[in-house]
Parts: sequence; C-alpha cells; structure tokens
Amino acid sequence: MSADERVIRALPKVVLHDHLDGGVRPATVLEIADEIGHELPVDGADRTAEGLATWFRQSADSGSLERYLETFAHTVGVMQTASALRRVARESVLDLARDGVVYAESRYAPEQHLEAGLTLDRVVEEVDAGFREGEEEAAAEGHPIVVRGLLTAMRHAAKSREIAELAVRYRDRGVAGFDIAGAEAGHPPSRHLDAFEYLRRENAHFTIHAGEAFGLPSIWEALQWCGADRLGHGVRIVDDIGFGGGTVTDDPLGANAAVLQDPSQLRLGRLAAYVRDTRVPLEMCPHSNVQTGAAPSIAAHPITLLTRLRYRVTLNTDNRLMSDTSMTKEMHALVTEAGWDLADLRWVTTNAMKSAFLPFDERLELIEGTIKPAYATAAPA
Ligand SMILES: O=c1[nH]cnc2c1ncn2[C@H]1C[C@H](O)[C@@H](CO)O1
Ligand SMILES: [Zn+2]
Repeated sequence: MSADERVIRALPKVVLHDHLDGGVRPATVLEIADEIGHELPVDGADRTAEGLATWFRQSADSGSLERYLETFAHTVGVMQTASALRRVARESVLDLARDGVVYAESRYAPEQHLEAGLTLDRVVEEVDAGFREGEEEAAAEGHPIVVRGLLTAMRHAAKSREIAELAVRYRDRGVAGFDIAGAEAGHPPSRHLDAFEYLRRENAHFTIHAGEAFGLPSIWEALQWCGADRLGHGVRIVDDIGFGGGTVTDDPLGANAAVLQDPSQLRLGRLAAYVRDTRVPLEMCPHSNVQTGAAPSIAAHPITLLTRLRYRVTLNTDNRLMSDTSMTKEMHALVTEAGWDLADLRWVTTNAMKSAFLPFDERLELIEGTIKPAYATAAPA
C-alpha cells in the first residue's frame, strides 16, 4: 500500500451502494460451499480463496451487466441459512469498518435467500443480527461504524410490493429503505409502480438502479414516474449533456478537460438539468461500471465530469468481491487516474452522508462530529 493509500484508508468514508451478496469474503464462500455441498466454478489448484477471488473478478469483467450478474449465483447460493446470512453480514461490516467506512447502507434481495426454507422476515432478522454483531466488534477494534440495510426487489421478478411492505415493516429495526436491481434492459422501473406508490404513501425512502446498462428513459422513469429519492449509478445521465457536436458520452476525456477551462461548453438537456437542480443523489460505482462496460475507464468515467459540474455525486463500491474493490481503492483510483484531490474526496463523502436514508439529526452528527474534523486534519491525498 502506498503512502497515499494509507492516508486514504484512514479517512472516514460513506458508502450508500454496496451489495451484501457482492461483498462476501472468498474464503467464506469456499467454507460454506464445502459445508452445504454447493458446487463452485473452480477446482483443482484454483479451489482456494485466491483462485475464487480471481474467478469472480475475471468473470465479472465481461463488459456485460447480464454476465456480471451471473456470478452472483455463487454468493447467493451460499447465503441460504440463518447462520450463513448472519456470518456474511457480520464479516461485511468488519471489512467496511477496517476500510474506514463510518456509515454504510448494505443492500440485498431477501427473495433470493429462501431456497432452504427461511421466510422473508427471518432473512431480514438474521442479516440485521449480523450487522449489529459486526458493529459491536468493529467498535471494539477502534473502527466505529453505523450500518443500515436496504431491501432490494429483483426487477425481473414480481415481488416488489411484498418486499416494499417488508422494508416498511422493518424500518425501525435496521432497514433504511428499498431498491430495485437486476438486469436493466427490458425491465423498466415503472413495472413496479405499485411498490413505489405504496412506499411514498408510507413516507419511506427508496433508490432505483437506473441509467447503468440502459440510458435516459430508465433514469426519467425512475425519477418522474416512480419518484426515486436517489439513483443507483445514473451514469448515463451524460447522454443528456451536450459537448461539441455530440454528447459527453462521445468524448468523455475531452469533456473533462473542457469543463475545467470553460464549463459553458457543456449544454445540459432538460433531464440532466432536472437531476442537478433538484440535487438527486447519484450513487456512482466506477470500477463496477468499467467492468460492465457502462464506462470506458476510470480516467474517462463520468463521475469526474459530474463532480466538476457539481451534481450530487456519491462514490460507492457496488460489489467488492466481483470488482475486487473497496472504498479506499475507489478513492485511490480517482486520485491517481482522474486527478482527484482530498477536497473531492471530502465532497463526495459529505454528499453521501447528506443523501443517506438516516434521520437528519444522525446524518448531521456524523458530518459534524466525524467527517469534517478528520478531513480538516488529513494530509493531502
Ligand atoms: O450493478 C448492478 N446492477 C444491477 N443489479 C445488480 C448490480 N449489482 C448487483 N446487482 C444485483 C445482483 C444481486 O444478487 C442483487 C441484490 O443485491 O442485486
Ligand atoms: Zn448495484
């Protein structure tokens, strides 16, 4: 780890978009698979934690969201029992806390964990118990962290209303909100309007994966039909930002350079302007987007341009296992490959804390009591 990386690791971080089933330790996948007889895609000399970690990263590196999502069969497959769910939740909190994360929203789809006979309620209770154990152990290690769950419904399935009701039922027991995820093309969020309308009537919070593998119509539906509080990814909003003879999407590096010299060279379309004007939080996940082909590289990832244009940008991991990443790695890559500095890191961290589905007073306490003082004394990244 370089000196810069050490400085970054010590900074307080906030992650709003981290999938529980996308951050399982490889050694844990291996151990539980052996216990329950789940068949893994590695064998022989590759049947080790390192071999499995490599398999996940390489298989996720295909340039397609659909193929990326196929790898989850081997994490979801080992997360079917009470003890496995509790263990994975606990370990994920410890891993985040050791990386300097002080507030995390961890999401998972309860409907995917029913194969061994658990009920939806039991799944949520076991995961929450794991989160609380993790919080206690992390605090004892000197890494205090606050963790909340987000319940995801899979967009190709028909359980969203049921999962929305589950999220409301557990809102005072560790669950902060709701999400929909899964393959985006062909599965518009407006199919789940019933769930979103129910959540709005209940004054509940939700985010929607939109504008990742599919473009502006998906973002527009998520905001204007469904009423999402935040966008998961939202990276394709740059399709609605004009630059030169086309859009930022055609020339992201040129647009990055241009915005530093003269931001008026960029023309915001109606939707891009709406997202900025109304401060819609964007849960951006650079490494995941490079893997699924939603962005060409870290240097050319729209997160830099959108930060310069002062969108409400947040930085996230998405899937630590599949992307072999962490908050420290995401931050470090932006510093070394996209010209970010400490002020940018503080900006996205504060943005994330402001956008969390946590009560206002608790958000404020973390910003004033933890985030601001630490960045004020940190050495430059
Ligand atoms: O980046 C993503 N886009 C859409 N769906 C995703 C992404 N990462 C994970 N998922 C899916 C696969 C998981 O099984 C599910 C719940 O965490 O969410
Ligand atoms: Zn995601």
